[in-house]
Amino acid sequence: MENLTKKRENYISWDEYFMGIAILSSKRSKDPNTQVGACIVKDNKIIGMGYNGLPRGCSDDSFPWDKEGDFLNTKYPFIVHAELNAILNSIKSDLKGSKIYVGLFPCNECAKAIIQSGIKEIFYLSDKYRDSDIFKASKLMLDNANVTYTQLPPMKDIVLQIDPDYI
Ligand SMILES: O=c1ccn([C@H]2C[C@H](O)[C@@H](COP(=O)(O)O)O2)c(=O)[nH]1
Ligand SMILES: [Zn+2]
Repeated sequence: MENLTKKRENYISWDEYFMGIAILSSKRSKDPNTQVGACIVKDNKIIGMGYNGLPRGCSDDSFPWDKEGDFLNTKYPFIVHAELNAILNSIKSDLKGSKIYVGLFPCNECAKAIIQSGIKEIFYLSDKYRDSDIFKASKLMLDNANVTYTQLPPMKDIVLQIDPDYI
């Protein structure tokens, strides 16, 4: 028994794995200010992923990316949020009892979609808009619908580096 090779010990946890995938998905976002990725999981299997971006078929170069100005000259009316994209892209129609990993705490519209789709647990990293009414409304609905939300610790030490020897 003593001479047997032992398993690796510094492997990442399930939470780190799924949040890592959510963050990797966010790297596809064209939003210059906030990139959000989401990953839906059931029985430790990924069943949906998404990031914030324009609806399919809308050109990334034909719509504004501004934060301020006339509403129609900003990105806000046009972007599909990461969580909604993950729900809409899901390979399963039944998301009941699933979990969602998302880089940013969900807004009120995403909270509605999460509740309606049957997702029961949210894991998030950033809560940078916690003082805004939109995100307060989100928490009110999630609490009332018994959807739990847990902030995961920052994962600064997960770096995706491909070892040249790997190839
Ligand atoms: O629940 C959410 C909330 C926001 N997003 C996206 C929408 C926008 O692309 C950015 C936020 O942009 P700011 O410049 O930080 O206002 O995040 C999302 O995907 N999900
Ligand atoms: Zn949202």
